[in-house]
Amino acid sequence: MTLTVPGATDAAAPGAASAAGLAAHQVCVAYGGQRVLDRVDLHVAPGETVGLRGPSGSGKSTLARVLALLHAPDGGHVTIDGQPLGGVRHRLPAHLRTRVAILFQSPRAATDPRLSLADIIAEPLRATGTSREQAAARTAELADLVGLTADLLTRRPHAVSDGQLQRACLARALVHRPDYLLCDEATAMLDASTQAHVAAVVTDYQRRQGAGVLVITHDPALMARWANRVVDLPAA
Ligand SMILES: Nc1ncnc2c1ncn2[C@@H]1O[C@H](COP(=O)(O)OP(=O)(O)OP(=O)(O)O)[C@@H](O)[C@H]1O
Repeated sequence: MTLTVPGATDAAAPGAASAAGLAAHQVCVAYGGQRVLDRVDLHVAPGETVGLRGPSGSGKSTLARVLALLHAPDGGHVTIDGQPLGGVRHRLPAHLRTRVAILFQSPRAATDPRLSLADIIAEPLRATGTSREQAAARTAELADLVGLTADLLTRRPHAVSDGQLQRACLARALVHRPDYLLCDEATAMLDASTQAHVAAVVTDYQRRQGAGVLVITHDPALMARWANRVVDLPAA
């Protein structure tokens, strides 16, 4: 079912503050005095796929970064299962920040060119103190899931295609088994077959894990196929 919600408020956001899900409450963000998000509510329940759309510059990526706990809002807050999260990135405890992962449009902008694909996938595990053996096992498992061969895992970003690098980014996003996965135009740069494969891996993961997914895309066909409901952000 697709529900179009005019304005900046997610009409499906449950009233109960303790409701299960990842939620933005009255989120405001400004860059240099220019307001991009103005009291935005958005709720992603476990297992559902919410589409987020809006004109270019309306703040979709900004909202995704706030929900991914990468950008502190100037007003409002984010909750997971009703728990307000104070702080972003490494100021949050690992058990909270690893519950949300994000996949960006450009894998090249999101990866360190000096690392092999195997090290890119294992990066978040090193940050949480996982042993080298466990990290290697998890990397191999995820490489298999996203369709990366052992040969590709030894290469660095300059020696693989955008599609292969995005598969590594997807594996990295899933490495901590997040409860919420945010896909910000994550398949826009990919050819049709890689796009379909990435979407299938995400959908299969979602089904097994009961994860909530937020999809940002300008592609109406992909939105209709993927999202259970759609929230519209108005122009900033
Ligand atoms: N770090 C930043 N510093 C200053 N302005 C920024 C920054 N990030 C985004 N903006 C501005 O904020 C506005 C919203 O950007 P954002 O990328 O969130 O929009 P969007 O809806 O995702 O756009 P698109 O659909 O084109 O990707 C834009 O005007 C953008 O130029």
